[in-house]
Amino acid sequence: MTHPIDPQDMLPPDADELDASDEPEDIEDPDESDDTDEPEDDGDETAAIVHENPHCGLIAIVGRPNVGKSTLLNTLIGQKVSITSRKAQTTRHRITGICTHGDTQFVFVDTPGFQTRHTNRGTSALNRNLNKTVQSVLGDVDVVLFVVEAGRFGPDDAKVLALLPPGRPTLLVANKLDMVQRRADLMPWLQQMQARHPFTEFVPLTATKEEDTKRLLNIVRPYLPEQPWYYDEDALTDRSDKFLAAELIREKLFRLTGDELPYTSTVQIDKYEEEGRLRRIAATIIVERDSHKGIVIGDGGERLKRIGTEARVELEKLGDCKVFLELWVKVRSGWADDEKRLKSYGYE
Ligand SMILES: Nc1nc2c(ncn2[C@@H]2O[C@H](COP(=O)(O)OP(=O)(O)OP(=O)(O)O)[C@@H](O)[C@H]2O)c(=O)[nH]1
Repeated sequence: MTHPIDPQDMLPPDADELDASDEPEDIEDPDESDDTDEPEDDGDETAAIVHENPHCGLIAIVGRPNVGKSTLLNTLIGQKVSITSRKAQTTRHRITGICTHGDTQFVFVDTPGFQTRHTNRGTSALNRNLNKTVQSVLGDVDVVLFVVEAGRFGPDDAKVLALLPPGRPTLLVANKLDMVQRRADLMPWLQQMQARHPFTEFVPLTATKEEDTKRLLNIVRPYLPEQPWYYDEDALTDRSDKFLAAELIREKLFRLTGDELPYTSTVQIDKYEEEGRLRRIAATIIVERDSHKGIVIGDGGERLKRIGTEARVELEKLGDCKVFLELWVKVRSGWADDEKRLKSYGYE
């Protein structure tokens, strides 16, 4: 499947041309390919459900913190399954997002940002754990999406690139294309990127644009093996509702505390009960220091209240249900260095 990239062919149109010319091709359904005599749309929906040669495969999304991996996954899946934040290092779990189009099921594995910051904590259990996760995720995928910011490549990107297994199809996804004004600026950068690694494809895109992510699926599709789907057609993630609830609260926590709170803070779900269309959820925000607890609670409990309200509203929207959310804050100093505790919080 490897073929050389011609930079001339691969460069995107200039920013001002993008809206008009960046129309995605529809995901093709092989059951409707040209070599059949089937009419293009016979209105028979059941015909699309039976796939003689289903394709399914694992796709890893890797890249340094903050390049937009979670944003990309969320747009691909069309629902929030991975938290996004301006704060680096917010993705810590291995999250699987699933989407099925035509005869193909795309199973996305969102890996944590490779730990290149916080070097004073470089030997902590948390960091060791994250790097192991990256390596193990890459060991069993069919395609790797190496995400960078278009036009940029720094030492943090280089460290992630060095982890990529040789011989595995790797697509260079140049994200945040909306920030690039002139395509000519990308040309020398792309040539340098090709010299760094034998990328099989170059996909410039804006992760927040659905049409761009559909185009990405079309490019990924030929790399996935012919095999039965792993999940149901309508599955979005293999993560539990409980896990998604923790992720959502964590997202609100980081969004509403800005740079004040260290990335080691986390959320644990203590209770998750379903009563018809009602969910009773109790969660604890775990921080490392008393001062961090004060940051989370805010003046007169104002900030904690807001985290709770925003998380509740989004949980209700996500689950189409009513939610009672209780939020607590606890200090457990040094938890990021304690391997056993990490396991109890699910960082395996
Ligand atoms: N302008 C622009 N911003 C983007 C794009 N994609 C992501 N972002 C922003 O970049 C920031 C980081 O995005 P994330 O999706 O959280 O990045 P990540 O790579 O998952 O980060 P970690 O969890 O730290 O590994 C957020 O503020 C996003 O809104 C894009 O295509 N264009």
